[in-house]
Amino acid sequence: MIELNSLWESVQKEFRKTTGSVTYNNLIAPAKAISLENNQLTIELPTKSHRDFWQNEMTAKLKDLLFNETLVHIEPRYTLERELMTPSSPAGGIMTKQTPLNPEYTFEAFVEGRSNQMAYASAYAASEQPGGLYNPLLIYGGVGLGKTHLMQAIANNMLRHNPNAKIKYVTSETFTNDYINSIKNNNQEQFRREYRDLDALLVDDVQFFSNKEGTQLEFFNTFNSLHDNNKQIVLTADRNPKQIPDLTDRLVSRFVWGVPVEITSPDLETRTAILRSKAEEEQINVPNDVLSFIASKVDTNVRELESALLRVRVAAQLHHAPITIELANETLKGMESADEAVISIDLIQKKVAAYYNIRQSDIVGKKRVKQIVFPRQIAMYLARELTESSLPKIGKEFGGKDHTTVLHAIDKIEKQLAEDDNLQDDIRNLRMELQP
Ligand SMILES: Nc1ncnc2c1ncn2[C@@H]1O[C@H](COP(=O)(O)OP(=O)(O)OP(=O)(O)O)[C@@H](O)[C@H]1O
Repeated sequence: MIELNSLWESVQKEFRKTTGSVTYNNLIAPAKAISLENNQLTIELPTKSHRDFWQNEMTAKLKDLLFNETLVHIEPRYTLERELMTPSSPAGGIMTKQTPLNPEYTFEAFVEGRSNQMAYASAYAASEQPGGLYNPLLIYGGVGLGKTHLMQAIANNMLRHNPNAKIKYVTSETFTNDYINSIKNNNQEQFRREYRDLDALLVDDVQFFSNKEGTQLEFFNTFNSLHDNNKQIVLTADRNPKQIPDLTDRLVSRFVWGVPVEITSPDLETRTAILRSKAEEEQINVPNDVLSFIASKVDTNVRELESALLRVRVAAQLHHAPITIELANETLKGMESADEAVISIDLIQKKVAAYYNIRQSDIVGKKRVKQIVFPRQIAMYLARELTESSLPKIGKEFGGKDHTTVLHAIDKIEKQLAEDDNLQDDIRNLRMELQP
């Protein structure tokens, strides 16, 4: 009998060896094998572009690989996540396996710019002198800006200096699940050994500790034990820990003990440099004007930037056409109108902050001065208008505010809109930026 998980693991491993990291991370790794029945392997993919890519570029190679692994002819079938509608698996159950580090996440592969200079320098220093001045190191900022990359670069560099270093990389959700399971299975001793007998502990997305009191206490103790022994702790969060709701003060104070460093969205120059580095890494020849064009089109985050470059590349391959500005324009237009191109609250906050020349952290913060309160209310109003989010969800995304605060903001903007022409212009401009 063929075991699906190990078969898929071998297939992915083989692809990893033979493809560049951008293609692998963005187009191959997201594919999940979900069933193998009657010699038909069903593979779930997140978007239509992924499906096109797999259908056109991967099928022949995949069939060969499957045959080599099993000596049976297996037909792949591709399906989109939405088509399947499978419920996500419940948290808990077995102890989570250690998430492997991505060897491509190195300092060399990270492009420095104004938006990430501090974070880069601190991460590098922490990796050269673990447990030293930069301990704990907390990197915070919006989605897809390179926090995980830098965090894992620390681990990869530490391992380069000391291949026996004991390093654990987990998300805060994995930590939570492991902790809950250790209680259920009565093996807290083992849990503590696994999380404390380390040279470095890396925890991604600590904002998800919000609201989980028991886990916060356990993490507090884990943190102290590691820190007391000068072991390196690296954390990432999507915002300044002071703005994470329902996080105990003592944990917040630990998180900002060392050096909290922020990563912001890269400027045009850095975005172009990132694209150039990705294209070189992938060994694809993309003219400079096309790189600048893509960088000017995608100003949200680096993940989107990578995916835009890939779309252009895949389009060129599918149409056997050279990579030109016209092709990029066509391809990225499709991207904007695709149904997965939804407006996020994060994007609204960024655009509103830029429009009023304030920081996104002010929009989600607590300051009560007029220059900040007003844009914050506008951002809440737009979040309600342009996303499907509920009032409590909007409140949460704005630094954990109550839903009545959101309601009040929306009311206020609606009333003012009825009589204020300038505000009407501002809202129209912002809408155009968000829905070009
Ligand atoms: N400055 C950079 N240079 C090169 N690649 C980068 C840079 N910033 C981000 N990336 C790439 O962008 C992608 C997204 O980065 P990463 O996953 O580290 O973001 P993140 O901030 O952890 O996002 P999230 O909050 O969603 O987890 C990765 O493939 C990463 O390698």
